[in-house]
Amino acid sequence: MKHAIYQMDVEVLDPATNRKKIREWAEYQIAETNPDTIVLPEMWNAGYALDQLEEAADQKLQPTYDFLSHLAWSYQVNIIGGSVANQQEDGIYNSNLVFNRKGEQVHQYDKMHLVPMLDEPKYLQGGNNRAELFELDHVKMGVVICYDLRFPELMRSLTLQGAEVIYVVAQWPAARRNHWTYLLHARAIENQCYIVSCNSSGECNGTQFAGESLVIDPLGELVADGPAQAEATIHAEVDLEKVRDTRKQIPVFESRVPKLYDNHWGKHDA
Ligand SMILES: NC(=O)CCC(=O)C(=O)O
Repeated sequence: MKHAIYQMDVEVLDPATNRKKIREWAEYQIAETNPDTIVLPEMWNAGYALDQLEEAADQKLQPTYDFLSHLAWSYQVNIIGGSVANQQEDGIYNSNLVFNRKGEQVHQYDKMHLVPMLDEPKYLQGGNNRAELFELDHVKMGVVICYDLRFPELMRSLTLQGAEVIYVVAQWPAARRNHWTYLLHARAIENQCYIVSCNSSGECNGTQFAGESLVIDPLGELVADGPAQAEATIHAEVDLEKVRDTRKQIPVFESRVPKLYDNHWGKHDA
């Protein structure tokens, strides 16, 4: 499965410009490299101006749904739709949508872990739904949003359900870029899956985002990487045989003894 990943400079509080940028970028990618799947970063509609999000948030996800569904259908491409500020009756959620090549929505995930260092709990609602998988082109996949990367139990629950690829969509600050790169590698190695990440590269209210969108294989080897702090496109192919081979070579999932661990991992370990 061929990916085109948009390490994007998001225009703060300007969803129309961001949609235009994405449409033009996607048209170019389809013509030049014909990817199976395109990947967008976190909060691409509005950026990280959390105290002004109400101006730019989607009303109940409708603008993003219409835009991404049409894009996926027009170009017959799968879309991991990063995430957007999503105004609902009880507040604003940070929501991811995924579309298949027919333009059908196959997944929604509302970011469950809110970032205290960025004051997210003051401005956003945390998602309440269990983390579930979706399928694109018959591959089982999961998606998490940025700070979620710090929670190995979330990503483990996705691999225990069968994920072979996990997407990490982000606006991860440059100030903590080491955490970003080390944690992406760790999650790939411990879960023996592909990690396909898409970070943003712009700046918002004095915070510079790291870029460095990495794609890592199930052995922890770097497949592709984006530059630090600059807008870019990353191309990367994932080979699912490698997931299966790695899990045979180092059979971590068969060696687990969940009944002996503190059992805070949720229903999949029961
Ligand atoms: N947008 C985010 O979730 C940022 C996460 C972050 O800054 C961190 O985990 O560090």
